[in-house]
Amino acid sequence: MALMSTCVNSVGSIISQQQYLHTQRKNNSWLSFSYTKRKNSVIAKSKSINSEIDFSDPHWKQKFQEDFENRFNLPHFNDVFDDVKPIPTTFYLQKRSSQNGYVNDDDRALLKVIKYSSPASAGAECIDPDCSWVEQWVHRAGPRMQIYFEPEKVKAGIVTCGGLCPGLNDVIRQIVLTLEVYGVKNIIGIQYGYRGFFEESLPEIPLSRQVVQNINLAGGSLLGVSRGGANINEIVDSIQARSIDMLFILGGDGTHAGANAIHNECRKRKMKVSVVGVPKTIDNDILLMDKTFGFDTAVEEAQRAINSAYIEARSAYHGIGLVKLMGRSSGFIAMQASLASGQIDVCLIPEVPFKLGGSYGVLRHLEHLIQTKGSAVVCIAEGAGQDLLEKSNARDASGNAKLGDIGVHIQQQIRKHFKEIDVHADLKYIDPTYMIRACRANASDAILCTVLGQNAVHGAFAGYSGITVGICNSHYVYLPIPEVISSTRHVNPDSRMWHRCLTSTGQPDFL
Ligand SMILES: Nc1ncnc2c1ncn2[C@@H]1O[C@H](COP(=O)(O)OP(=O)(O)O)[C@@H](O)[C@H]1O
Ligand SMILES: O=P(O)(O)OC[C@H]1O[C@](O)(COP(=O)(O)O)[C@@H](O)[C@@H]1O
Ligand SMILES: [Mg+2]
Repeated sequence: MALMSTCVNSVGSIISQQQYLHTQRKNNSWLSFSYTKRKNSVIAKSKSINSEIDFSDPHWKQKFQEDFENRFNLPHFNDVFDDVKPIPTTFYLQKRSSQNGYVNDDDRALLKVIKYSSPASAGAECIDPDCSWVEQWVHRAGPRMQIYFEPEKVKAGIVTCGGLCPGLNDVIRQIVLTLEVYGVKNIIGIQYGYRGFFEESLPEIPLSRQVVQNINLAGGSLLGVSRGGANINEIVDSIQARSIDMLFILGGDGTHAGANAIHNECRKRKMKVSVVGVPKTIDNDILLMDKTFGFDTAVEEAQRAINSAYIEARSAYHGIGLVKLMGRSSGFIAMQASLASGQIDVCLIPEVPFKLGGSYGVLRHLEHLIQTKGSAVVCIAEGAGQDLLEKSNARDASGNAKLGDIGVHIQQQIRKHFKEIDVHADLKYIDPTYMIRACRANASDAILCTVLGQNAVHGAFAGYSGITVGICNSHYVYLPIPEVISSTRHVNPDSRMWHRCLTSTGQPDFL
């Protein structure tokens, strides 16, 4: 179905689609919907409302506005404080005299537009059987001409939470450098994640350009990381006692849930604190983002392990290489590393169930590979095949499920199987787990970290709080935290990327 040439607006008049979209964009509304043309009128259908929308119906309009209009709105000081007045920015661009280079609060980046050729290709994207088009708009990140803090009075804090991730130091460094360019002099680091807020043995670390100058040359986090210990009231008490005005929180989904709770508590206490998250996770399991920083580096490092497994397998008589990679509930690292290396015969991820035994199981396929190719390489994500292991309710300090070791299990099963069928197999098991995240960021991640770190500071100065920064559809954007943590991002087994991976490995369906 072709795109509509006309639309019916809320008062029922026919307008051109261009006019219509222009108005909606200006009003920051209509963020995600599909059009369909029926009986000479245009009807929009919203995925989350799950009902048809007639633009001339005021009741519907209100519902739609509630659901969509505010969806990607960013919490701002102006929403709650009457006495906040912006001042001209102290962040100067090369072209001082023009507005060029600064971002307006009304600027939006296109998160996604897909024009589907048929309802079938739209799949889960649209609920409308005639759906052809989905679009979403989000706030552009970057420096504003007006700022909401006087830099010389600002105290800024940085904290890194969760597990390690390549690039943490790059982000810390960029936050500090950018704050200093604005004119901020009081910058501190909170040690070892959220627990640094209330453990007396962990003093805050003063940060400056001099302190952070070379920290990007090493992996890890200058400030240290930790799991658990997120008592929101105690953290906000500590923020208040330390007189922190801006808090930059680097971490994954758990950390962002904490950041959002801190933001809400600050709002409740009428504290003018800007809380800005920077999503960190090698698992790449944060919604909406093209990727999170550290993921590329982790994939690159994972490839080294795969390459070693491949060489071992190829050099041995009936060699089998087995590599276990991180990925608690999302198989992005395993999928991308398999795609990148081109050396994987079997890629197993948490999102796609599989059987080990039986005619269609992994073990039978390995037998076939040994017979036909002489060797095989398997890449498995740590969260894959958990249903094959003994059930456990164990949790880590943050409440994340502690997984059974599928790598060791599959290693034992392969050995057992080849012994049982009396075929020689030389299995080499590589578990590079912590090696892929303790390293320094590669070039592409270092650039991503630079932009994200700088944008985090611009977002705080712009008066936003409860937001996070990201790269979406190749644009740098700000998103409200609840939108990115509403669920975990997973590999879609029906996606083109997973199918590409299957094409590359040549593996069958193991069920
Ligand atoms: N739902 C939540 N609300 C508040 N804090 C949370 C929540 N989930 C996790 N946290 C805290 O966030 C920090 C990091 O969480 P964790 O799950 O370990 O890592 P990540 O942020 O990488 O997902 C921990 O200190 C943890 O206690
Ligand atoms: O041993 P740790 O520190 O708990 O980390 C293990 C976990 O860290 C990760 O690499 C990333 O998890 P986070 O994003 O929660 O830091 C997971 O894939 C893995 O399960
Ligand atoms: Mg997490």
